[in-house]
Amino acid sequence: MRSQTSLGFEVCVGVCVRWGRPGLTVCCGSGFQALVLTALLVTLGVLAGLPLEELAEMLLPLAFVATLTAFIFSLLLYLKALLAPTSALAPGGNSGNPIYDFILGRELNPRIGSFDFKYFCELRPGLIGWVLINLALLMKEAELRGSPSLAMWLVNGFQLLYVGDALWQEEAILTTMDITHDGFGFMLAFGDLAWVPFTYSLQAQFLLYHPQPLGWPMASVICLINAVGFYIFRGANTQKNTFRKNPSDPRVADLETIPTATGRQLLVSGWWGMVRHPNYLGDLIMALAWSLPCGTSHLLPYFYLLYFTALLVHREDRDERQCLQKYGLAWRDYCRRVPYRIVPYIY
Ligand SMILES: NC(=O)C1=CN([C@@H]2O[C@H](COP(=O)(O)OP(=O)(O)OC[C@H]3O[C@@H](n4cnc5c(N)ncnc54)[C@H](OP(=O)(O)O)[C@@H]3O)[C@@H](O)[C@H]2O)C=CC1
Ligand SMILES: CC(C)=CCC[C@@H](C)[C@H]1CC=C2C3=C(CC[C@@]21C)[C@@]1(C)CC[C@H](O)C(C)(C)[C@@H]1CC3
Repeated sequence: MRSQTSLGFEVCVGVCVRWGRPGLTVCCGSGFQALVLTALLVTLGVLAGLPLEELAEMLLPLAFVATLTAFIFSLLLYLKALLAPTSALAPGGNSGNPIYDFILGRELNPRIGSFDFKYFCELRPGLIGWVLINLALLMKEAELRGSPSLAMWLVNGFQLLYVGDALWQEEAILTTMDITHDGFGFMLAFGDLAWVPFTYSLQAQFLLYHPQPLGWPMASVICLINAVGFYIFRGANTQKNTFRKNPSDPRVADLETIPTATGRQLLVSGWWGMVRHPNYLGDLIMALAWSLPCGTSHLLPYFYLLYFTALLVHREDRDERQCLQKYGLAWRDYCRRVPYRIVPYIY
C-alpha cells in the first residue's frame, strides 16, 4: 500500500520510507515488526533462562548509560552537521550559539545513506525499551509476590497499547512537529533514548515498591477512562493524517474546512472542530488513566501527568505561533470558530 504525504516523501506503509531524493529508500521493516521481533526474542530468552526481571534493579545505571549515549550521539550529530550535512537545517537549531544549537539540533533529518536517525530514534529504541522495562517490573513483582498485581497488569496493558499503536501507525509520525520542524539534537536524542524509557515507566516502578489494592469495579472505571482517551487520541490523529495525505479521502471529504493562502486547508469540524488540539486531550486523558491504578497516596505516579501537561501546553503554544505565521488570517478565523485549545470550555 502506498500513499503520497504532503511532506514530499513517499511511504510504503509499514515497509520502507523513501525521502524526497530519488533512489533514497530505507527498508528496515516496520516499527511494529520490530516490536514483535523483540517480543519473540525476549520470550525465547526468558524461556532459555534470561533473568529479565533483574533489569528492575539496574534502572539507575542503565539510565546513566542511556544519557551518556545520547550525549555522545548528539555530539557526533552536531559535528556531522558542521562537516557533512545531509539534510536541511532546522529552523530553531542554527543560532550560531554552539550550546544552544547542540541542544536543539542543527540538522532536521540527519542521515547516513538512507538511514534516518531521527525517524528511527523517535519511535523504536525508547518506546520498545519502555515496554521492556515495564515487563521486567511485572516479572519482578511476580517473583516477589507470587503474581503481578491487577494495577501492574493495567499499567503494562495501557502502555503496551500506546506503544503498539505508535509503532503500528508509524507513518503518522511524519506529520508531527518533531519530524517536520525540530532539529535532532541533544534534547530529542536524550528524550528518545533516556527520558522516555526511564521516566515513562515510573508508574510500574512505583507499583513494584508500593503495591496498591485495586478492585475490579475501580479497574473497570480506569479501563473506561483509558478507552475514552485512546478513542479521542487515535480518532483525532488519524483524521488529521488522512486529511493531510488526501483531502478527498471519503473518510474526511465531508468535513468542513477553512482554505488558507498556502493552498492547504484547515479542518474546522470533526475532532478538529471540538478543540484546536483534540489529540493532546486524548493523550492527557490516557496519562490520567495510567496514574490512577497507583492510588492517590503519592505524587510520584502523577509525575508523568504533570510533566506531560506542561509539555503539551508549551507545545500547543509553540504550534499556535507557527500556524499563525504559516496561515495568518485563516488561522485567526480558525481560532475564532474553535475557541478552546485543548479542553472544551476550560482551556
Ligand atoms: N507521549 C508523549 O510524550 C508525546 C506525545 N505527543 C503526541 O504526539 C502527537 C502529535 O503531536 P504534535 O506533533 O505536537 O502536534 P499535531 O499532530 O497536533 O500537529 C500540529 C500540526 O497539525 C496541523 N493542524 C493543526 N490544526 C489543524 C487543523 N484544524 N486541520 C488540519 N491540520 C491542522 C498543523 O500542521 P500543518 O497544517 O502544517 O499540517 C499543526 O502544525 C499528539 O497526539 C501528541 O499528543 C507529543 C509529544 C509528546
Ligand atoms: C524532557 C525532554 C527532553 C523531552 C523531550 C520530548 C520527547 C520525550 C517527546 C517529544 C515528542 C515525542 C513524541 C513521542 C514520544 C515522546 C517524544 C519523543 C511519541 C513517539 C509517543 C508515541 C505517540 O503515539 C506519538 C508517535 C504520537 C509520539 C510522537 C511525539
